[in-house]
Amino acid sequence: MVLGYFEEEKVYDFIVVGGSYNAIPSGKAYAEKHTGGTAGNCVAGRLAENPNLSILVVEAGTDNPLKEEKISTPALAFQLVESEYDWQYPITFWDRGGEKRHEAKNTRGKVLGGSSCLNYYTWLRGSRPTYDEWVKYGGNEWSWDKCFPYFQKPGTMHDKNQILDHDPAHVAADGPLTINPAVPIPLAEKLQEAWKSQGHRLNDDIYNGTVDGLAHVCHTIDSGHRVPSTVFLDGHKNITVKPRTMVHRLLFSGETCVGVQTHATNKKQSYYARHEVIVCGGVFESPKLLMLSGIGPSGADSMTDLTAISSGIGHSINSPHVGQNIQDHPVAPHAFKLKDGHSLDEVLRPGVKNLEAKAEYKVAKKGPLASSLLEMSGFARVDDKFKKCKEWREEEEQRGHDPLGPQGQPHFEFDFLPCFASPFFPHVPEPIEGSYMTIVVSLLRPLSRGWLTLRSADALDFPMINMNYLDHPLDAVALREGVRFVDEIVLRGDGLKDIITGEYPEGHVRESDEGMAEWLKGRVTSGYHPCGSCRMGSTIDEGVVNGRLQVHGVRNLRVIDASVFPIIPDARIQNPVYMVAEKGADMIKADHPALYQQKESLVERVKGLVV
Ligand SMILES: Cc1cc2nc3c(=O)[nH]c(=O)nc-3n(C[C@H](O)[C@H](O)[C@H](O)COP(=O)(O)OP(=O)(O)OC[C@H]3O[C@@H](n4cnc5c(N)ncnc54)[C@H](O)[C@@H]3O)c2cc1C
Repeated sequence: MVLGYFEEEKVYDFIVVGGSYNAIPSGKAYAEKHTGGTAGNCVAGRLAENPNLSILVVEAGTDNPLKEEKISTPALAFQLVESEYDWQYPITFWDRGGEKRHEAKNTRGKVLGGSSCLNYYTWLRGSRPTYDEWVKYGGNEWSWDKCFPYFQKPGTMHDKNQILDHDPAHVAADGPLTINPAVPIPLAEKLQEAWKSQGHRLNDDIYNGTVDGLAHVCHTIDSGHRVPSTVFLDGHKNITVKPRTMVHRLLFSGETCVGVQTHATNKKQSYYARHEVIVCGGVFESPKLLMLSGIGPSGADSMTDLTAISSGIGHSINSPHVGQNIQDHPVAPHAFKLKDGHSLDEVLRPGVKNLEAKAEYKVAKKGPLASSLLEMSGFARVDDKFKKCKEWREEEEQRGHDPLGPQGQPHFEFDFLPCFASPFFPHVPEPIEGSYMTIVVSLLRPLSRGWLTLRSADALDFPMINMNYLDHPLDAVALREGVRFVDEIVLRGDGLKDIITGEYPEGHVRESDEGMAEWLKGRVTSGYHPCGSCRMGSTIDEGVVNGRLQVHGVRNLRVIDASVFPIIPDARIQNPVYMVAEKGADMIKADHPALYQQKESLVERVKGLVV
């Protein structure tokens, strides 16, 4: 392609939208060095491995996030909700049958680093059959066996204290992210006792495709600091970053994507890519940007035609799945009051213990503030309970398989936090005294799907997002049974039952199905894992991107982030996002063989000759 008519300094080999990195003066402290997005930084860092190429990363968020102690200090992550680093997306939970549940604000990272700077650190990936199902959408490249090396590739596992009883290489191999097992915090021993006493198993080896049991989780924390994705960018001088810069449109020459148009402090600017533009704006912004650029569902009330003209594409590309298929883990959080001293609430609230913890953290980067506040997660199927539910039996008969875990996947993830976890209780006042345990019950394969559309053609407007939680009646029935399952462990299990003194707030109904349905309607919230809004599919009638993550209907444009997932993983999704980013980067390299002479493949070829 001839790019002679563009100003040369604005032309890069690749442009990554949504990522970020700030130049690192050498010798600065760790907290100042490591910033960054999730998929975008990983892709940019890998593409920059050829030092002769230039990579531009455009990030809407602010720079230097780890100067902010709430971002760098692990146990302060809850304080980032509705902070200046949070996009705070207004979302409708549901709007159907004359009933609308409020516009809650959904947290996404708007900093150099995106949601990897705001998340709760846990490193999980889900189970084999779920990825094998991705093959139907993205092709054979997306089977568990093909994804497995890429789950490991982004990180390096450390287990200095030998907390885990399995091979750390299952968790991560030798990538830039440092992964550690969660450090011990209150409740774990009692929780294990209770879990076992109710007939369930302990099992830390949940990284091999089979996910079941109560596990010590691993997380992206190292030496008391958050580890976000900018570690991928360390040392790459060929990456230019534009922080606080929002991409408003993709630019096209015919149907070839040639660049992006940005706005920063009221200044418009265009940047051009010799090879490709890679959109990594996350689940809400990536589909929005496609729609703003003329790629999306067309129809009477669509703005796609209008935006197509301004992006230069000329005519709109009718891509019906853009913004559709949104999935999230709907969660039912609830909190128990504990006998004093069994949680971390006193340490997290202002007071003497908080001052002691701060001092310990300041000096040694150790203690409760260095923890993610989550040591153990449980995974389980609840077949016995589901079989007693008419709604589940009817659905099973109709589909011919378990609708919520067709190939043995766990039905639920249960997260146990030794504190009142405020981000999961947007409408419940935070208690000012006492000890608490929060249990977050996540339905791992919900049947409901949400969607988003443009609110206007203004890139600064939030999209209209309807998560459509509990649209399928079985999702609410399932969550009800998940809450009952875990409450049996907590209220009857050895160890825990003796330290529970009540609930907060009061009024959690357990016995009546109707009562629990009402309780759930007010309590269900986001698991912070939305994905799927630009899902993979082999044609434009089935998805937004193909199995190589290229956008259907145009050239030189990919989407690489949580939005391309066709089916939500049955665990938290940070590790799957990195997996997609690593795979996507390798696909780009493979599609540009002249730019990336793969040393590895040469070695393999030589080895092959020798053998
Ligand atoms: C509060 C919270 C807790 C979580 N906890 C966990 C957990 O414990 N474990 C786990 O596995 N997962 C967790 N997750 C989920 C996981 O972190 C995210 O799914 C993942 O980081 C998303 O990565 P992404 O690359 O898709 O998007 P993001 O990381 O959100 O990156 C998108 C980036 O693009 C930028 N951007 C968007 N639009 C534009 C534009 N037009 N121009 C320029 N820049 C743009 C954004 O500012 C952002 O930096 C959590 C998420 C949240 C929000």
